[in-house]
Amino acid sequence: EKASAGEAALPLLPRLRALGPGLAMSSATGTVTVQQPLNYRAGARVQPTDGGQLEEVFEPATGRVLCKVPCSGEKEVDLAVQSAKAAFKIWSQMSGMERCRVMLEAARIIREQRDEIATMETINNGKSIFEARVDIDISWQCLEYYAGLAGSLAGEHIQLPGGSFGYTRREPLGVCVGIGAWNYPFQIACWKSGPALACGNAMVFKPSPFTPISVVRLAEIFTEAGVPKGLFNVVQGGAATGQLLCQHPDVAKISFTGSVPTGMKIMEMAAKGIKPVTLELGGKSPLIIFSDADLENAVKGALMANFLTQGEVCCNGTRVFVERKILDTFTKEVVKRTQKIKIGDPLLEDTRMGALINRPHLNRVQGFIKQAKEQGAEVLCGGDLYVPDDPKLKNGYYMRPCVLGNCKDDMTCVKEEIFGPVMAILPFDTEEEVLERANATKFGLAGGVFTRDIQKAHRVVAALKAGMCFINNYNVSPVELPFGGYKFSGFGRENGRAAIEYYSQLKTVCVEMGDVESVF
Ligand SMILES: NC(=O)c1ccc[n+]([C@@H]2O[C@H](COP(=O)([O-])OP(=O)(O)OC[C@H]3O[C@@H](n4cnc5c(N)ncnc54)[C@H](O)[C@@H]3O)[C@@H](O)[C@H]2O)c1
Ligand SMILES: C[N+](C)(C)CCCC=O
Repeated sequence: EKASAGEAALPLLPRLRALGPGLAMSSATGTVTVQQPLNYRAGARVQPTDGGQLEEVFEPATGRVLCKVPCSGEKEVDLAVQSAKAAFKIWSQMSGMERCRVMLEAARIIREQRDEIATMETINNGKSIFEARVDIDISWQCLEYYAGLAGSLAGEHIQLPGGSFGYTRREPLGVCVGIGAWNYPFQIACWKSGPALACGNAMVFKPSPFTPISVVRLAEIFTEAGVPKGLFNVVQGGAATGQLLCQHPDVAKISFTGSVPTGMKIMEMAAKGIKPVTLELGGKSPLIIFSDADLENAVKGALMANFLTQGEVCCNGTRVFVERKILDTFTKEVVKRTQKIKIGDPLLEDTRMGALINRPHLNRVQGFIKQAKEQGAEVLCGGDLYVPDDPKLKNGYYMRPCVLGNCKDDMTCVKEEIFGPVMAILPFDTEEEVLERANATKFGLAGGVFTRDIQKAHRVVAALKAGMCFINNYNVSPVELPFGGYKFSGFGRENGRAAIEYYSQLKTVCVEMGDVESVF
């Protein structure tokens, strides 16, 4: 049963049903149970045929176990790939406009069920419901954008001598594998499936074992919208399942979002099968604040660059370079605003920072802060564990967002990706000096600059060795703009027209209109 777009304010019961059979829930933290299978194949939720080790899935806000998910083995991975192969035969033969209509319907359903999907995401990831709703908006916008492109994908016609001619066809690759990280589970799946499906491919997606829940809903939505059964499949599991997917001979492409070490392994596996890869990896991005910047915007930008999703964001501008003239004023204001961030139950409307993904990760972030202090950095605020008053949250993974002063470029907290709410402030004196220091990293995902000087802004971003640059803002995400890294942050692009290149291949056809002039 499909609700129309005008039924946004559905009564409670149908809205809960819209969550699908996988979740029986109320809207409160600490009450969710996940009962149904989280694998999805041939248009239905399934238990994996050879599900091995069980992965515990946590609710970061409370530390409760939401469910235990079996990791898919070789047989299940093969069944998912075969299911995608069968659907590919149908989908790849449909016209771009036909694909467009189905994808628009999927985007419409996501939009209609935005709050429910965002609730799932918050429960499984720990980010605030406020942010999760934005993630879901970006997700349906992504499908809408690629639906729009699907109808206009085309090749070229090239005139040759004597009336002969050539043309190119933009063809899909086949079965694409998507492997996701845990920080943006639903959005990552949309960023990969949007361009993949628009180009006529099928997909098998493996989310992070920490966040397996919401992507199954995406699979159901694609089916409801009318994709051939098996076009979008979900297998659950960790590294072993991911390896089986990457090594499967019928997989034509791998799109990976995750850490640099895993990205290297993926590339090695892809090399053995000559498979194209997209790697969306980590970062340690610079944000440069010049003294002529609008201070209010620069402070807001620095917070946006560091504290979304508890700081667990690949493109975060965690090295905040501040021109020495405004160091004190800027730092004071940043600290003041950081201390005001409302931490707590992520499902409450006024919460702006929820819980980190799990206990080991929280400990790791705490370890970075301890080491920063040992190396001489000064904790200007936060960095300690946060225990909410609400007793049901006492085992959740909370910490106070942290601003570090007195940082030096060679400190671990300035060199390594922490992937938590930790901002390092670094003073600078000249443009030349700050560019040198900003680029002195193995990463190259993002970078930003705040200044009122338009020439300086463009000069600085042109010199930054990073794939995604922001001028006078940070971490906004219009789906029309390509996103991806330089250097160790990976290659390939998601979003924008550019992503089409990574999910399609060109076939050239040369047509002779005269006789064959043979050499023999
Ligand atoms: N550039 C981007 O767009 C982007 C976006 C989000 C996260 N990230 C990065 O992701 C990292 C955090 O995510 P994570 O901890 O989930 O990363 P991770 O590399 O540990 O895991 C990512 C995914 O890879 C799978 N995996 C692990 N080992 C594998 C193997 N050997 N073969 C195949 N698959 C394997 C995991 O199960 C998971 O699904 C950070 O470094 C962050 O910067 C990058
Ligand atoms: C939507 N953001 C905030 C730009 C994050 C993109 C994905 C990186 O982790």
